[in-house]
Amino acid sequence: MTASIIDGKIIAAELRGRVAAEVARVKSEHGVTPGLAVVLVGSDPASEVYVRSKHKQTQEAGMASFEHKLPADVAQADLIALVQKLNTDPTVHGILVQLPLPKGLDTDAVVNAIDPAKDVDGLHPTNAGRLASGMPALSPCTPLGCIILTKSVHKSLEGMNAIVIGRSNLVGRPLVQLLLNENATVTIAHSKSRDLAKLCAQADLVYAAVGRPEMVRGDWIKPGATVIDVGINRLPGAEGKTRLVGDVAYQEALKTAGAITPVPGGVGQMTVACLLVNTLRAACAIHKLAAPAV
Ligand SMILES: NC(=O)C1=CN([C@@H]2O[C@H](COP(=O)(O)OP(=O)(O)OC[C@H]3O[C@@H](n4cnc5c(N)ncnc54)[C@H](OP(=O)(O)O)[C@@H]3O)[C@@H](O)[C@H]2O)C=CC1
Ligand SMILES: Nc1nc(=O)c2c([nH]1)NC[C@@H]1CN(c3ccc(C(=O)N[C@@H](CCC(=O)O)C(=O)O)cc3)C=[N+]21
Ligand SMILES: [Mg+2]
Repeated sequence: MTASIIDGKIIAAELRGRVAAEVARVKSEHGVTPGLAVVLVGSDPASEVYVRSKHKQTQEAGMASFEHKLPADVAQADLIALVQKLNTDPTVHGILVQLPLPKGLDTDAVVNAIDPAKDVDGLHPTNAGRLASGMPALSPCTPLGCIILTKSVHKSLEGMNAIVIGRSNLVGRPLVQLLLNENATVTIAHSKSRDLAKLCAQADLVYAAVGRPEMVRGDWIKPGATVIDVGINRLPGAEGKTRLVGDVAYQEALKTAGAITPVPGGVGQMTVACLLVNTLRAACAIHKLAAPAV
């Protein structure tokens, strides 16, 4: 058996097309141009991949894109002052501060400074709490993308056994909440979990969000399971280049899984597309417009 490959490039392009159509409508009917501000402090390779494609795709969707690059040694107070300025800037509807922040900066304080209405990463405790309470919320982009990719294989996730490996605020925890909202049965694994292989073997849906290259092996996967690989790991490749690998041993898992996302070309594509969705939703909510049809 060979798994079918879930094509994040195609699914993300289709979603971006729908966002672009709604952006055009909101512009012409209401004179509102959704705007996204990204704040990048210092340099982190994972973040730079993200920022590049994000800038291009925001503009292609007809939205405004603002980039703010700050040195790694920026003062905490100056970073918070920038966030506060973006909070009151009427052309900005979404604010994303790239994580991780360099050492010495207080991530919680910075995230808490973001206006929850503009928190397109869904990281502010107001949004995280609303999501965990089953209330409408801006939800983190990567987990939203994981759900869309899963639903490209399974119309309903009701009653399915899911395992989420990783419990970060950005990926694992919110993904658990979204899966619960879909009525899946969810196991949450992390660095202290025992016998991951055995836990995985129960799962119809496997989500790997660990940050360890190829940690999830093919023989952990229940035959026919759907595997969503969130991991983005840069390894040295041929001719001094780097290559991206996921948290799943892809070639092995292809043999047992029913469907699997590649890296690159899987979840990462959806993260950027869902960021556009969240920015459009935030812009509509801020301007008291009806929720967009995406
Ligand atoms: N495709 C995309 O769009 C995105 C990809 N990523 C990628 O996803 C991965 C995870 O990101 P993120 O959630 O931010 O990472 P974090 O480092 O914040 O969290 C990693 C999680 O994995 C757990 N973990 C670490 N080692 C093990 C282990 N040996 N066994 C089981 N669990 C383990 C940790 O457990 P504990 O809590 O106990 O420490 C932690 O909960 C990374 O590769 C990142 O680059 C991230 C965001 C977006
Ligand atoms: N506040 C915050 N929110 C985030 O969502 C966030 C963050 N900080 N910090 C870094 C991580 C990482 N991340 C990625 C998103 C898309 C790709 C992506 O587009 N990946 C392409 C790969 C592109 C290539 O080939 O280099 C793909 O998988 O196809 C990668 C990584 C978001 N993150
Ligand atoms: Mg990917």
